[in-house]
Amino acid sequence: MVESAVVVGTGLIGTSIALALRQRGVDVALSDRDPAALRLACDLGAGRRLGTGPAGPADVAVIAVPPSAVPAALREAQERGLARVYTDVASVKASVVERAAALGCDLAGYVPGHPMGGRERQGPGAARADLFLGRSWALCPTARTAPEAVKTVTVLAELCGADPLVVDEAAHDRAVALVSHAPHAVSAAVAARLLDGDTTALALAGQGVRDMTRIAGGDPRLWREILGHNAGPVAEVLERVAADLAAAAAALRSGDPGPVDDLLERGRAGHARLPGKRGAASTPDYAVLSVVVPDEPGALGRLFAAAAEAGVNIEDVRIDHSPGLPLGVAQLSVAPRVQQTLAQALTRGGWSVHR
Ligand SMILES: NC(=O)C1=CN([C@@H]2O[C@H](COP(=O)(O)OP(=O)(O)OC[C@H]3O[C@@H](n4cnc5c(N)ncnc54)[C@H](O)[C@@H]3O)[C@@H](O)[C@H]2O)C=CC1
Ligand SMILES: O=C(O)C(=O)Cc1ccc(O)cc1
Repeated sequence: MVESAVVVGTGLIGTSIALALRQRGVDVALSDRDPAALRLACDLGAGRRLGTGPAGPADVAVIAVPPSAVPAALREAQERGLARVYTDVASVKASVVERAAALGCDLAGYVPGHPMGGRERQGPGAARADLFLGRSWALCPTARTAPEAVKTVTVLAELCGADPLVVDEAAHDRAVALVSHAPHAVSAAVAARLLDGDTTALALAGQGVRDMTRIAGGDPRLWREILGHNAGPVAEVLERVAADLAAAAAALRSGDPGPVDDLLERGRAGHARLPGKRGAASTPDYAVLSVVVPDEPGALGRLFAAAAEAGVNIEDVRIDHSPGLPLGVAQLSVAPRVQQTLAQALTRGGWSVHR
């Protein structure tokens, strides 16, 4: 049912969708107003330029541009007749749908969507075909959306390895305020405090603060839009977080352990409610080897060369490095079946390897 697709906006999300579709044999045509983003997406094998190859409407067009650009891009795509069915990926839904309707977009063939996979990096260079594996993908059909269109976008989400979830747009916006947008603002607030830290404080930073502030590294222009388009629901969550923090701070000042205990217990219980296991089960199950790497030119090159010599493909790499320390830790993600081979080869080569 989805054999051809158009992706408008070849940034992180558009290119990741395109790569996933290409892996499933879908013909993908790409467009972006930024020629460099389009060229890189094509070079990565995400598809062909729109306007080359087979003509005629595709089965589906994905509008993968910033939220405020979606309504106009959707209308233009519909006017050009790029596809039979249209969807978008914007992180907010109600305001986007409202403006699309006001612009006169055809709502029958439009399924507002939002894949819940992402990264704190932008652009096609950060795209990954597996970005949506095991993730939810919200579909927010309006009263005017044709059921056939919903079926098509359901297939699109499944081709990307995601779990489609139909939810109305207001409920979607409230939900993502809680699980994505307010957490982003809180992460930014914690990260902003790091500007107060001296080099000693920053040298003591461990994995906890890195986990907590990872998403604060996202593009402020995009996040300004997302928070602004979902202002009411996000403000409501932030007010509750602020109240919890104010109560905890007051209790710490007065020496009353009750409110702090209460916050920590509720925090633990809230975290346990996240359906992490379901997602984890269907995301690629890579084994991770931690390798101590000296902070010197060429060290990483030697490590990758040693892996290549052992015939092992590194699926992902993450490097943790505390400023001021002469060492870092490279976390190498590899297929579980080659974990042992790589660990032995690196150990033989004198690397300090930890599982
Ligand atoms: N970054 C993330 O983790 C996630 C983002 N989203 C949503 O995905 C959408 C795209 O975000 P990213 O891919 O992260 O941003 P990005 O900045 O990586 O890519 C956006 C691309 O859209 C292009 N663009 C902008 N206006 C355009 C227009 N009118 N016509 C054609 N191309 C246009 C830009 O040149 C850029 O290449 C946003 O609506 C965002 O809310 C959804 C899930 C996760
Ligand atoms: O970086 C992450 O872990 C995310 O979960 C990113 C993300 C950002 C924006 C969205 O609308 C959806 C997901």
